[in-house]
Amino acid sequence: MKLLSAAQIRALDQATIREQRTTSTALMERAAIALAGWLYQHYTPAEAGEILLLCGPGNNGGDGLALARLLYLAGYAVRLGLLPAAKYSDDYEYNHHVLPKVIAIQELSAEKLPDIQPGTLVVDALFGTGLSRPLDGVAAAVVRHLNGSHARVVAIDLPSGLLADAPQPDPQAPVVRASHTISFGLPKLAFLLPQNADYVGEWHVVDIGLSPDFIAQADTPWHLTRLPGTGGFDAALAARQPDVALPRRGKFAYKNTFGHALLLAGSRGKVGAAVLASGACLRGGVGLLTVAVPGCGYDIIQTTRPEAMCLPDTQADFISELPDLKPYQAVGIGPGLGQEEASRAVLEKLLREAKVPLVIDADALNLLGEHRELLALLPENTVLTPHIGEFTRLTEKARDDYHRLDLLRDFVQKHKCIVILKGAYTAVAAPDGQVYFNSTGNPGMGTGGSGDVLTGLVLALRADQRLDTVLAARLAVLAHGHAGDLAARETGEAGLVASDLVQHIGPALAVLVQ
Ligand SMILES: NC(=O)C1=CN([C@@H]2O[C@H](COP(=O)(O)OP(=O)(O)OC[C@H]3O[C@@H](n4cnc5c(N)ncnc54)[C@H](O)[C@@H]3O)[C@@H](O)[C@H]2O)[C@@H](O)CC1
Ligand SMILES: [K+]
Repeated sequence: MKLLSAAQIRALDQATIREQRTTSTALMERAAIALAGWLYQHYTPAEAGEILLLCGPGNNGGDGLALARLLYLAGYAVRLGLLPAAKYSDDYEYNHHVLPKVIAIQELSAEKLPDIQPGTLVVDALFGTGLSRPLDGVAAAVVRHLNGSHARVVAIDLPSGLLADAPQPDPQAPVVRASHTISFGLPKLAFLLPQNADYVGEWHVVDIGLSPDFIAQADTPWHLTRLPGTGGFDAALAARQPDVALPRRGKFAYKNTFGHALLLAGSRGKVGAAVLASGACLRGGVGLLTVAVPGCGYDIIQTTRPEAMCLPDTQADFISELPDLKPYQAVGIGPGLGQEEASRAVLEKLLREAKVPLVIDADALNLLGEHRELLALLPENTVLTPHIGEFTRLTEKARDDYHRLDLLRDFVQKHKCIVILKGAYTAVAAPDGQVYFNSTGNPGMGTGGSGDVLTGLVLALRADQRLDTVLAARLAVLAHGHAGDLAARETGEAGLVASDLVQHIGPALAVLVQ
């Protein structure tokens, strides 16, 4: 699914109005009905108590006014706090006009801020995608007051003060800290970035029938990859047209179709990384797997992974030799590798000699970071799987999350590679600069070995002769997160360990088969 900029969202609203021969007032009513539906589901009138709706002068405020009317008619107690302005939008004016007269209205001012007791349910309808400058004056005073109040805050479309698709121009200006943000039609890029997590809270998308044709044609580098059938608002559509799918295995497919992968992993004390990555590769459906480990890892791999072949290095403690690459359709390197000079030389030789897809992770990334001249040797379509720290070592320290996305897109375009930047919404960046955020996974996956599992899974799907690189990377990331979600149902988040991920890869991939 695509993520659009604020300008594109405005154009989307206009296109929807044109195509559907409707009016902006009617579209606002749809938005208010969808919001009210969400609120009815989440709070009974008793649980909600008296709801305070804070409304700005534009259409976000108009949504708030329309919502106040619907909530009132449905039996909720509501009151309004309205920001004074020189000019109000037409649909704001209309919805102000049709408000039931019994709803209490307070005009907001810096001297007369609304009463907000701890626990009050507040709807933030101050500003949405039309925000054009940082909050100041009365709006800033109201938001500071709200943030200090311990209220339960539901933000309409965007937490007020936050931009949909760009960093805050003034970091000192306040932004509403919402518990929930309810976005229309599509999520926003801002929701996926760690720096905005405290403002956005949990985000939800409600369907208001925005033009599917406009969305299909919109040009954007930002995408979100969902599991088939999930995503809430267009679950039925997502089930019929999944964001990604793993092709069914043909009846006459045999192990060559799924490829023979080589994994170079492990060093003394870190052979577990090789065990985890090879387990994930096998569960990821690879045809054949050979694991190259230091001598000390031979018995371990042979015992824990009887399905894999094992090539022990002549060195006991680290990898010092590159096996003959001819038999393999994909090669992975890095988990638990260590950073010995001999292992660096193996990495360099691999980069020079490989004619098949590569997957580079962990210590191999750190070696690349320390010897950046090696980046020039990266074969096209190599997959790198850094977390933020490793990515910083490959590039530079980012000013903020948006700058990091710029660095990410520059990096993949320059090196013609795929980067899987690991985090809460892991981003898969393709050589053409497209970025696919992932929607699965949970904080329990922040545990040692989780990355090794991802590497093994990416390697398996890269060896699969039916998949292109970007699809393989997106599928691997989606299935890895889903495996984590399935595992956490049994173990809880804290109890989740990387081996649990391996155990759940099979069922997680099965969901993606079409
Ligand atoms: N256009 C449509 O058809 C729809 C719009 N919707 C709502 O409309 C919102 C966008 O509405 P608008 O484009 O009117 O924009 P907003 O309501 O987000 O805000 C724009 C208004 O605020 C003023 N403003 C901007 N920044 C300010 C600041 N820092 N301090 C004080 N005033 C400031 C602008 O001059 C303008 O009057 C969406 O977020 C969504 O909530 C929904 O009703 C769905 C349909
Ligand atoms: K808002």
